[in-house]
Amino acid sequence: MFDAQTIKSFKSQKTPFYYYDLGLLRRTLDEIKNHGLSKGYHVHFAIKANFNLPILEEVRKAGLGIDCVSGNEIKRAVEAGFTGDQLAFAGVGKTDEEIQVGLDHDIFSFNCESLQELEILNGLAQKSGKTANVSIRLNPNVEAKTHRYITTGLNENKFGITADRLPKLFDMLPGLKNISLTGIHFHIGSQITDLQPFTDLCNRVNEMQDLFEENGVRLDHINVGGGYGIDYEKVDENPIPDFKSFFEVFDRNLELREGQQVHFELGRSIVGQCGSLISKVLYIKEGATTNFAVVDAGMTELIRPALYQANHRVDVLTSDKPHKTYDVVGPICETSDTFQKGIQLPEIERGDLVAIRSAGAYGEVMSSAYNLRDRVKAVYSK
Ligand SMILES: Cc1ncc(COP(=O)(O)O)c(C=O)c1O
Ligand SMILES: N[C@@H](CCCC[NH3+])C(=O)O
Repeated sequence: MFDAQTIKSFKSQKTPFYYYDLGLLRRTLDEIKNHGLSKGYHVHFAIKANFNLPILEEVRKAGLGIDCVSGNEIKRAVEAGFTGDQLAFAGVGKTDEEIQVGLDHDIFSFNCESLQELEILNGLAQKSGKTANVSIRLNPNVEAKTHRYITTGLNENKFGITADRLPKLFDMLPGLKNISLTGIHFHIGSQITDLQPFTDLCNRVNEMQDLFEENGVRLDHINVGGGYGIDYEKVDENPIPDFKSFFEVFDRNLELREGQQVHFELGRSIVGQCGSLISKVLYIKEGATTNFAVVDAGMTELIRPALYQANHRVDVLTSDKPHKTYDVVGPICETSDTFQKGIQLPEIERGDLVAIRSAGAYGEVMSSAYNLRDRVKAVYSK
């Protein structure tokens, strides 16, 4: 939780706002350095999880690269001081203009998601007089055991190419003169807390690697994506994911070739726990079946509960009275604008502050102007 000084500083800020604990972010990055980078693994931060410059500055200083999913994300990464050789670019719907941004910055890898995209990229690279480095994203049909909206590696999902397309890929490759196929890419989903799906993924990677070699393609790198989850229930007890166990799955299970690089694209596990959405209680309303605490943040600032039934802890920062039961809801005209239902909290009144925790990833970046709301602000610790 937050110390008294920090809570005091919150009182002078206009709510709602995102608060980022950069100290926790640095400690999280240190764990990645100790257990991942130190083994020679390459880790990219999935900028889609949080694109704020002070966050990117810490990520850059720690020696990570960036995984992008739009031309604007590439531009933001460059603005934050990253160079093209540190950038990968995934996404099923890259526009020609976005591909051109990647080509202009000579990015490390286009993570291509379809055979048609390969042809388009080849044509654009030819026009620019360049050879594009490509990792082909493969859909491994691995069950990630997470919410179905954030599962990406099943054949029914739109991401990557399925194994039955590979003969066509191998036929096409010799004709794609402006493409260098340097790697294979996977990403099976997000908020994965059970390590078994990552073991299953490694087994698929090994099979795919054999298949590519049988077809004369030697791979310089394997990109296993991101997806490692965080503890939304116990953020204070468990602020940093167990990266040691995570990376060990890959140490144990990947069958690497001499000199081959392994790349990761982690988003939530890096930045999730360091962010909280701080909000003020506007009204306490006694309903027929419950008490509603209406706060000034809503699904416009944090959409995850409405979108995925996600559980974000709500902590009261300015009351230690005996507990009462509340539904904590936002001001937006949608029933799904609810952060928590039927939770026990210290009795609160108008003006009290609450922190909606574990909101550093896919929080501020997914905010919207629905109901013509003001854009939410960010505040950073030292
Ligand atoms: C291609 C790709 N890589 C990496 C990530 C980052 O995922 P996570 O934040 O779960 O680590 C995502 C998002 O799920 C993604 O789509
Ligand atoms: N936006 C999602 C995760 C999807 C990540 C991108 N593939 C979340 O809030 O959990």
